[in-house]
Amino acid sequence: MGSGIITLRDSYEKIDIEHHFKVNAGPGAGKTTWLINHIRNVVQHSNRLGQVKKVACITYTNVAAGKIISNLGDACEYVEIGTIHSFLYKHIVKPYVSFLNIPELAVKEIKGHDDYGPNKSILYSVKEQSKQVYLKDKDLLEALLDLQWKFDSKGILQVLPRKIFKFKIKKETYIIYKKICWSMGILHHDDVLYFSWRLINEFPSILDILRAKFPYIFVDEFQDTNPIQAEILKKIAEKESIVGVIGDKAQSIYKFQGADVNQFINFNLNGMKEYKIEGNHRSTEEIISILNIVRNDPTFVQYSPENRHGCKPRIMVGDVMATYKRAKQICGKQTLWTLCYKNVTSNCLKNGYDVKDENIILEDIITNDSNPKRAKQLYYVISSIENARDNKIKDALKFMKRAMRKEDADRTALYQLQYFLDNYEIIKDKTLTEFYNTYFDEKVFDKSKITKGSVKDFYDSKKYSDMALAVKIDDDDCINRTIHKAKGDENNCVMVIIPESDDKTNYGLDFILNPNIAFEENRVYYVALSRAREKLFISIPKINDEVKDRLMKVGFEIENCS
Ligand SMILES: Nc1ncnc2c1ncn2[C@@H]1O[C@H](COP(=O)(O)OP(=O)(O)OP(=O)(O)O)[C@@H](O)[C@H]1O
Repeated sequence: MGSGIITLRDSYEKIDIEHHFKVNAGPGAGKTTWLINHIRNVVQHSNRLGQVKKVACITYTNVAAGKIISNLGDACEYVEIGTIHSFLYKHIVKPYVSFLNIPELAVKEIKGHDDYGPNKSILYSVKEQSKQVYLKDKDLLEALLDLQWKFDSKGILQVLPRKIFKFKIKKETYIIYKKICWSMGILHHDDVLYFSWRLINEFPSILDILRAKFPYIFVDEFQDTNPIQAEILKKIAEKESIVGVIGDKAQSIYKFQGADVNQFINFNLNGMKEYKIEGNHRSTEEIISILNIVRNDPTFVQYSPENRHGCKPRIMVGDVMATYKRAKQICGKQTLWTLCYKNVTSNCLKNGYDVKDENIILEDIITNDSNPKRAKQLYYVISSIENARDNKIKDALKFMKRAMRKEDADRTALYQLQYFLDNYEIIKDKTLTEFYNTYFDEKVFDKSKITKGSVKDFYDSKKYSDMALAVKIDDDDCINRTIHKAKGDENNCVMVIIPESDDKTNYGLDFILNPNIAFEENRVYYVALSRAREKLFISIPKINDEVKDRLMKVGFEIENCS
């Protein structure tokens, strides 16, 4: 690495295209803009690109990939853009996974990678094969949904849950579960990293082919990379290919999914140059001043290079719907985004419901129904309907076909989906028992009616609309999103929703009143606040006079909306 960090004047400054690089800058500094300009520069000046030799641009989400594509113009022809998982799956796992000769892996059955949750019959097989029939389904499911591949102290990948649980599960359970999934052709997203790592280590010529195809590999939002991804990139960068990474350590918010900010901080390659960009082109001075407070780093203070000014950020006190209504009124014709921590809250806002039980999860269906087929039918049909309502038709059809257990029945799936959507206003108020027994067509679904017992009690106690709130939408780009899904994006008007807190010293606003960016929760709110260009609102249920005073002193206006 060079001796020091070079400051780039702005996102238009060009750098030598034939060295590895790391760019570090705060929110709105123009990192993604700089990356787009850099790709254009590479496409224009490199003599190493052609029909089959491209720039690989790795983004964190498909939404981010779409935005870069739309900004690249003609340069797109020489660029392949996608998430790290889609890239590794396409170029390493799909073509070569059979080389590994894993007897349990049904290579021909693999149809991509997914975040499949185990059904009841898989849970049963795992318990039986690991000789732990006494395990509670709920506990086992929780552990299996939390699995991640990690390097052990010898550098070997092991699959283990991220969290430590109160209940005990034998270590070998997890690989047993993986092998059961693999035998059905099921690959989880994380398996893509595991197989890629094994393949490039056991068959290094795969790396040569990859380098020949991609002379340049750039990764945006690298602060949320995980150790396996970072190690794979280091291997690729050993020769021929130029690797560049871009990020901001204060915007690392995916630790719960195994991301490790130290991968970015300590990332180093032979001959790598390090750059930074100062300033924030996105937000007004009033918003940037709040961001500087939350970041609380005297060595890192942002400003608006254009000296843009606007209204003061506003704390809106009251219940979520009341604050949302009032903020929308203030924004007039401008669209207001809401950003919140929990998926259920953002779904409540999308549907115009009062924010309720935030701990509801769709997997409750799997653990409460003794009939795994019926549980999956309900799970997938609800997912399908809610994805369709969010205009994610491809995913909606995928889930409907899974519910029907017919992967090639597109027309029937579409017909079913249409039927559910046409009846949505009625369905949404039904209990899950009524929904399943009355609205599932038995000619399409191999159906076993819900009749009695604890299963019926459970389904009777849940309305369709309760469960719909727990559906997670991939690539969510709507106006009511979780903060995690808004990463990298921006909007003129943003309202950040803070859940009720009993702490009367800060009411959940500790990230402003006692700022410490070392805490992940504070970084999540930092990302949320920094999405706003002009108008920033924070919705909070309650507040006292002392906290009000402190907030006004740091630059907020306060409005009571109840
Ligand atoms: N040099 C510039 N002059 C004016 N506007 C710019 C410049 N660079 C970027 N912008 C604008 O500033 C906004 C933020 O840019 P960009 O999304 O590239 O920042 P970023 O550093 O990737 O942000 P974040 O990390 O917060 O997602 C965008 O609206 C972009 O068009």
